[in-house]
Amino acid sequence: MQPVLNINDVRCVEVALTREGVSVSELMHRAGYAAAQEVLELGDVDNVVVLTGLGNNGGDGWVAAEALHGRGVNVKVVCPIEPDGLSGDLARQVAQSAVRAGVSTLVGPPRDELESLLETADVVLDCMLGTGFHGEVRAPFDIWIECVNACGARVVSVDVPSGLSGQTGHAASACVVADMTVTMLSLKPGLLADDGRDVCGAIVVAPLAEQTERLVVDADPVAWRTDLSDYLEVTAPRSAAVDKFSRGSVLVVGGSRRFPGAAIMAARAAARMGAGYVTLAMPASAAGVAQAHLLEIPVVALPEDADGVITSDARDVVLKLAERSSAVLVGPGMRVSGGTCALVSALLGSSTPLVIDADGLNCLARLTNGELPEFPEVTRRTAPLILTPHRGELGRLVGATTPVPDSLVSQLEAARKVVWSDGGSELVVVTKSNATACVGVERAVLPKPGPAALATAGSGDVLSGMMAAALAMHRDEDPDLALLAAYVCEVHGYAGSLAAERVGSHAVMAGDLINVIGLAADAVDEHAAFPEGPDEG
Ligand SMILES: NC(=O)C1=CN([C@@H]2O[C@H](COP(=O)(O)OP(=O)(O)OC[C@H]3O[C@@H](n4cnc5c(N)ncnc54)[C@H](OP(=O)(O)O)[C@@H]3O)[C@@H](O)[C@H]2O)[C@@H](O)CC1
Ligand SMILES: Nc1ncnc2c1ncn2[C@@H]1O[C@H](COP(=O)(O)OP(=O)(O)O)[C@@H](O)[C@H]1O
Ligand SMILES: [K+]
Repeated sequence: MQPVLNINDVRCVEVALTREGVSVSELMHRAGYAAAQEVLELGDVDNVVVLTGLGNNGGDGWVAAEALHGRGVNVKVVCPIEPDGLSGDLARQVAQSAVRAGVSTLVGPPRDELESLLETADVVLDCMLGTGFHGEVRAPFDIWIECVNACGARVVSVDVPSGLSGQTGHAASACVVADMTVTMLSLKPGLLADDGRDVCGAIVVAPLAEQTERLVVDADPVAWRTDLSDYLEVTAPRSAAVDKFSRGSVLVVGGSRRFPGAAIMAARAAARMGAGYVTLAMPASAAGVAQAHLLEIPVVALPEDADGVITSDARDVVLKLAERSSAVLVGPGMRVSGGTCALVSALLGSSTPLVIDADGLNCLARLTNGELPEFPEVTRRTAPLILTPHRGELGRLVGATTPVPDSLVSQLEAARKVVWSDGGSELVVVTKSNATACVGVERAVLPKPGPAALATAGSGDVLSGMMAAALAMHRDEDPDLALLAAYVCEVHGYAGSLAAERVGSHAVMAGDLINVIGLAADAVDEHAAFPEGPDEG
């Protein structure tokens, strides 16, 4: 796994490195060389334009320019002011050094001159704004960024694409769209989420010093990005000595007369993920519809109210079914009522591994008055519990008065409030978004996100069914829950890619995901076992 550090903690690592004898000047030189090296490795690089800003990100650019010039590349540095006028000592010194070495410069060019120069470039190195960027992009960088994005050259950004917040992942109205980002010391959350996913291109981490790995871990990473090989310990157990029950049985509780589909999809997804036996429990008036769709999955009719919503009278039958199951999912399509809240509460009190999704989470928010972190006793249990909120549900769980978490870091913060108040290793919050995090008390794990095709109604119901199946299949193994949840998200993401290949990237519906879950799981398992591909020899 690769550590992800908040920007402030990256700065702490920089300070720690200087305490261990690696000066900031040395770091800037190594950063510049690392960027130059990545540019050279792209191949066919004769002409490079380096766009520099006024801070240390610009300093990295001047070092890279001098290094590329030393390797015989035709380099031109574009800077907003004369190099001698840079106010930061370090940036000024490296700029002056590059000029002395013969690197040619272009100071404050008008737009058309910059456009003509960029037309000659094989690669543009973007060193305008790094982690010191804040607010909206000011002139001249707003114009420069427009020109970079319009030119045909390959674009390499140093540390972060200029205009992107490396912390939140929000892009300013002007933001470089890079083909590659060479980021210093460690991954940053904003590179992996929201606009960061669109503008970073391939991400390369330059550690800059041998002490970095240790110091980054000491700096308490906000999350860990998985590599496929990390999943080896949670891929599906493979033994022929099984029957349908020992493969894991799942009970899905949900649906309503108005919304029967969500629970049906979750049940099908659980079966496709590999649970040997799935049961669906639904309000009586929806059960007939469900059974007509589900030949392999028995549907149990539950008592309902006049609106076709499960009532609290269902409690005993649901608890009995739960006791016989390896894992339970509650919530999809269920609606929020006194009856469904009572059901969620009863299932929390049971000793069966549990996934709570959708309206199950809204019931939980109602049970805890939107203050889940203040009621750790509600979620504290001996069996695993996975909550799968999207941003809206997460906001409702941690307090209706706070705004909905709108970035990966704010989601992580909200989820941490929940898991830390609980304090146990049996609770994981999966914060679903374009960059989902699986947050446990020990660490937050970031699976590789799937494609935007997943942003379709019902895709979350599919995920929660898969999640319950994974819990059921691993119930005897005491798996690392956050890693298991991340594995499921990775398979879900891969299913999104497969489905997009089959039906087109804009056409994927949740049902398409269900059909390829098995193929996606096989592919992820294979990649986990053979990250470099199977040995042909
Ligand atoms: N961490 C490390 O270990 C290492 C870090 N290194 C490098 O240092 C970089 C951080 O450097 P940094 O702190 O000097 O900030 P940087 O990104 O150059 O920006 C500051 C300049 O931008 C300006 N500016 C800000 N907002 C703006 C706006 N909206 N529109 C326009 N301008 C704006 C701001 O102006 P001000 O707001 O102060 O007026 C100031 O002039 C980091 O990303 C990495 O590349 C490596 O060298 C070595 C190892
Ligand atoms: N832009 C995106 N890129 C990748 N995955 C996404 C994106 N948008 C949504 N997803 C994923 O799709 C699923 C949507 O779940 P959810 O919001 O609960 O949908 P629904 O309630 O319609 O089932 C989540 O797994 C989420 O991580
Ligand atoms: K940059």
